[in-house]
Amino acid sequence: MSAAIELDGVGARHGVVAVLHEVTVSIPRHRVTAVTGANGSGKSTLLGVLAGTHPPSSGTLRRSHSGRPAFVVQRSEVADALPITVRQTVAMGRWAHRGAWRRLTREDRSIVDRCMDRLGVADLAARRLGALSGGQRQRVLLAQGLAQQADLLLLDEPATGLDAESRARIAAVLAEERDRGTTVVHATHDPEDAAGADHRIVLTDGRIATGGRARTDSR
Ligand SMILES: Nc1ncnc2c1ncn2[C@@H]1O[C@H](COP(=O)(O)OP(=O)(O)OP(=O)(O)O)[C@@H](O)[C@H]1O
Repeated sequence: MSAAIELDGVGARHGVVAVLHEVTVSIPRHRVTAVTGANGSGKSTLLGVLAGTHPPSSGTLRRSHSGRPAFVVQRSEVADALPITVRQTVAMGRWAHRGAWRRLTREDRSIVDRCMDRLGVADLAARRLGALSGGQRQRVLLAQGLAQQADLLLLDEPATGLDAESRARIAAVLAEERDRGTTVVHATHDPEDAAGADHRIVLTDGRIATGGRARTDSR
């Protein structure tokens, strides 16, 4: 199985604090990988490194995917007061293809509609993002990530705090993306979500768990 991204001895810091230490791991292409670990173990930081938004402080990273990854952050990082609708939020996922503020093509609009449908938020299309429940907003952000149609989809706890039906829907959508040839990496606290992934990475205090190199686990 070829790797979408290979990390070798990667470290990362937040300011003076070292958060990831000597992380050596492969992210398999066209698979769903779950990143698990306790609060503060470095899951979000690792996703930022994979996304290219958080530069490593040491080590090397090799990528085989093309284009920019889609990175869906935790909903708490998105301002409540953004004066945009659900449809506009999902449509921003097309900016990578069209540029900001350009008119969307018919194809873009149909991708946006399809992504809203897949996440069950089409009924909310005209609502303000800031007027949604946390769980609804989380699904809208995932729809925006899908609309990017990236080779690599990175998600920071996409199902945390959602009800069982929404969690099942998200797991199904991630599997569909994988089947279309997307490499998916998601951080999760939920053992069931992690068990459903093709491949797991366990972080403990910023290291791959149990102190070994690349102690990961695939089905
Ligand atoms: N902006 C920041 N500035 C300083 N330290 C930070 C910053 N962001 C995270 N950290 C620290 O880095 C460590 C790893 O944080 P990270 O958010 O990557 O963990 P996590 O596993 O995603 O946690 P959680 O499960 O709580 O989301 C923590 O000790 C955290 O306090």
